[in-house]
Amino acid sequence: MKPRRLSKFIHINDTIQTVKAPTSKSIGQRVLFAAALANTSSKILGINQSDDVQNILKIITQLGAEIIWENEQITILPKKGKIAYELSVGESGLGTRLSVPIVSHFNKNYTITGTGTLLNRPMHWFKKYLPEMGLKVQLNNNYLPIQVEGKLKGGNYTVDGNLSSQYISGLLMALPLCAEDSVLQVENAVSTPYIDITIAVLAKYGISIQNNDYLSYHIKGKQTYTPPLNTFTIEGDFSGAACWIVYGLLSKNGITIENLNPNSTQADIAILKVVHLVGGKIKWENNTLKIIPPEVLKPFEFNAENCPDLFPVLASLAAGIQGKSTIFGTERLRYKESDRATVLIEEFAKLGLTIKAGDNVLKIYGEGNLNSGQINSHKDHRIAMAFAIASLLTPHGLYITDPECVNKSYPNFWEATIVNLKP
Ligand SMILES: O=C(O)C1=C[C@@H](OP(=O)(O)O)[C@@H](O)[C@H](O)C1
Ligand SMILES: C=C(OP(=O)(O)O)C(=O)O
Repeated sequence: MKPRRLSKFIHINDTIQTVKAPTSKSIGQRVLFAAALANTSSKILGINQSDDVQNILKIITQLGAEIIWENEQITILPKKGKIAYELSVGESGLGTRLSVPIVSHFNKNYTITGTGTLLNRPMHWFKKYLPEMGLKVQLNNNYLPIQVEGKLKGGNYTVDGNLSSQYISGLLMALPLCAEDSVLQVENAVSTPYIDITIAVLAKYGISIQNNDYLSYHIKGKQTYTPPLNTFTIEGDFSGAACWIVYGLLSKNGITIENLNPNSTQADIAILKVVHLVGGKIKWENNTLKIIPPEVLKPFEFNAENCPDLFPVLASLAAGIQGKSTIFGTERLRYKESDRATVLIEEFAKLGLTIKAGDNVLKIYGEGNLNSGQINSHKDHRIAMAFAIASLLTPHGLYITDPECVNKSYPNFWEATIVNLKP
């Protein structure tokens, strides 16, 4: 078995005992923008080295913020330096959807571009809705780069929330800065826990949003971002930790995961429901989570519509369980870093696993183990990490292409695994 292109060989075994979850990139990106828009300086603990977070850090400095590092903590002084008009969000969907409405607050002509997989993700939503909000928008055939000119106006708007919650989060961050009050009606909202974390970060910065059951939001204009008096500490990331939670269920010995908040409102804490569905147990000790696997894992049915990032690693879990597991919410996966449902079907087929696609659903016919083989990650971090965990189920491990794609969310991921360098 020889790799065809730059690949990493991975064969996780069941000796990993304890890992530490990275901090949340979703919260990190939001708080960086909040700090850049604030009236005074902010202290933040837990900015991680992921590409998505580092690109926002770079953007806010390009928008004028000054960053002072003191060991693990940063101080952000808003609007100190120069303002640049061409910004790159790297591969971050959230970075795009937050930065477009936010920069419009500066009433200049901005170009926002990205790299890699982000250039395949459609952005026509901006063209549909931003013009009525006072902005001139130009896209490259519905894709990045986007040019945005003018100043966002508050008002009464109705938008579609079905493509991504990130557009709604962007407007919720930008509309409070407008002169006018706003009512934002959202049809078909998805990934709603991500809207909750936006509103929670805004609340910490003194911005108030009235959420009427995700159907509409009342937003007063002329609000001011006021940093919390204490350091804002970014909690551990359930999206990255989900890989280890699945590992703990599939390995004989379970696992201990540090740096997670048992009361988190992150979307991907929903994975703990799956732990129960398959017969596993959890034990919390402060911010440390222990996963205790059952003797025999039970097939599960789960709706991942509100927590789409769990999908790839839940497919790995289903592969390790004998019987049919069903995961709903594939529609949400098409425009992520890869077309995740299609990629999961194709790549797991290489390892002998049958997955059937239905209407917004994948049915996974797990056998408890997988063949070894070569996997194309499609440069998608969640696919690469899900297959790394799935390598536990193979006799001789897996080759995974473009392993560095994990840097998007979890740069230390490979270090946390046991990597056999020689097959
Ligand atoms: O707001 C966020 O931080 C995110 C929202 C989700 O996207 P969608 O709203 O497009 O599902 C999620 O998939 C993404 O990784 C992060
Ligand atoms: C989809 C993701 O992120 P984003 O949309 O922000 O690029 C992800 O992290 O899985």
